[in-house]
Amino acid sequence: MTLPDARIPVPGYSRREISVGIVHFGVGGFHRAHQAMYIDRLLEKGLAREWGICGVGVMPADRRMQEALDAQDRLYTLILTHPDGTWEPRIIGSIVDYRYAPDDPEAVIELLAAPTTRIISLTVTEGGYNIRHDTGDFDTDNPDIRRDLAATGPPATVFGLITEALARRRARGIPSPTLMSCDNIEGNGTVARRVFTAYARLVDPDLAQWISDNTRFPNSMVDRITPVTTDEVVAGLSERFDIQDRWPVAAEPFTAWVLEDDFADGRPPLEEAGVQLVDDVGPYELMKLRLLNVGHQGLCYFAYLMGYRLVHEAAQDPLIARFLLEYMDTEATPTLRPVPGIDLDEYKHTLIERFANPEIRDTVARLCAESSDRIPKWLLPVIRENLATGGPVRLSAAIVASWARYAEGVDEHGEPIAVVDRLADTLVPLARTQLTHPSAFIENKAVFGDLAHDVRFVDAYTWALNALHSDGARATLFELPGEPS
Ligand SMILES: NC(=O)c1ccc[n+]([C@@H]2O[C@H](COP(=O)([O-])OP(=O)(O)OC[C@H]3O[C@@H](n4cnc5c(N)ncnc54)[C@H](O)[C@@H]3O)[C@@H](O)[C@H]2O)c1
Ligand SMILES: O=P(O)(O)OC[C@@H](O)[C@@H](O)[C@H](O)[C@H](O)CO
Repeated sequence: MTLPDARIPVPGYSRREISVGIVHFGVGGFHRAHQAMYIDRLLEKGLAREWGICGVGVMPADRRMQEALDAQDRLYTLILTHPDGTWEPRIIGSIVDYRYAPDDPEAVIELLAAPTTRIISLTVTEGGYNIRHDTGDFDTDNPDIRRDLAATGPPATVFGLITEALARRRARGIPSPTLMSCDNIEGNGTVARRVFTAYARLVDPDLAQWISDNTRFPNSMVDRITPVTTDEVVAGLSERFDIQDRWPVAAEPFTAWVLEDDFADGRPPLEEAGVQLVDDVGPYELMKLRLLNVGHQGLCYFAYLMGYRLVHEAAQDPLIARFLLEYMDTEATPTLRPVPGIDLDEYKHTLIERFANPEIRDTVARLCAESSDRIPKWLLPVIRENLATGGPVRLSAAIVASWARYAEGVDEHGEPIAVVDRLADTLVPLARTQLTHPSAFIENKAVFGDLAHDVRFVDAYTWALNALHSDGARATLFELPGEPS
């Protein structure tokens, strides 16, 4: 990385004096735009010097992150991209170390077991929690998990690595750290507690009990739209600011982190960096997941089928914006709880503005990826709640139908769609049978449970799917809001 010119803020603190207190799994775009930025803010204020971050990668793709960060002393540029075209870069210094776990799993376990590591945090995506959608249980059929449980070699998954470290801490009388999930999952801390204790139970029930008694798993709501870094961002940074950065990250200016104040062995003074520490994150999480994240899913399949490839262009389409606001008002909002300090109407309109920010250049493809991890965790709970209370499901069912239509893998012009989903081999063939068997997709119990047995849902879903097939995405959106025709 070349040193930036004097206009660019760089760490004003001495990074050599920062020790690792947080070990983070899943150093991707979001972690670098969010948690690492908050810690950097604290360090800049002269605080949290024992809370530096060591990133850990366990997936093959993380090798590239290790190489990029190692080549530039783990510094990188965070660029906030404002709607007026202004880019606001800052060099972030809070990641002081990075380990690619397959290179030396033992060293990673010892780092996790060290008394100085007091928080282990995660942004390992929704799929990283290894949950079966049909039962909600920890998925012991996953071959990686089976391999770690068989213990024929060193652990390779987050579950194997962290559990072994917790076992060593217990044996050595070292307090448990906090396991802090920052993924977009409802009750992310509660879910993390469930899956990590489920894994530990399979290894050693006494250890599972120790984890259950000692480890804290705070829930959180995390928010900052962070697209995948493109070559244009790398080149733009070089042209505008003369910074050569192998892997910068660009994100929207908006950021939020609401965090349950429940830590096992201390925490950085995050409130000094703008984090909202609360007793109950639930209302904030529901608001964000059911409005923003479902909003993204409500946008992406229709948008793709209509020919949009960039999120801001789709969000500027009045038909799409109307559909999203209508879904938020009539189907999502009734399932929310009062959110202290938030004006929900304003929040919803701000969301449309955030989606429409032309400088984010988020891709529709990013939002369409791994739908089978997202729809069951974010949208299906809204549908089930509305079915149980007699609430409307027409627009939610249309979002599911738009996913099913997208999963056919062919767009409205007959062009192929690359469906990126770990269940693609199951879902694409199923979707392709739905012209003759309209409920084929939602009969997949592993994803939808018994939803295909609910007549009200199936009617709404079938209407939308038929409309998508016969009239196309734009005409379906035109027809949708309001009462069924
Ligand atoms: N990008 C955003 O706008 C955003 C905003 C809020 C929250 N988040 C949360 O952060 C997560 C990551 O988003 P991102 O944009 O950083 O994605 P990314 O693809 O840039 O990074 C994901 C990281 O998770 C790792 N990972 C994936 N599956 C894993 C597994 N099974 N075990 C261990 N590591 C695994 C990847 O190797 C990578 O390091 C999201 O899934 C979401 O839950 C993202
Ligand atoms: O990253 P995911 O898979 O959880 O979800 C895709 C997007 O909805 C998400 O990344 C949002 O951009 C983010 O949650 C905004 O805070």
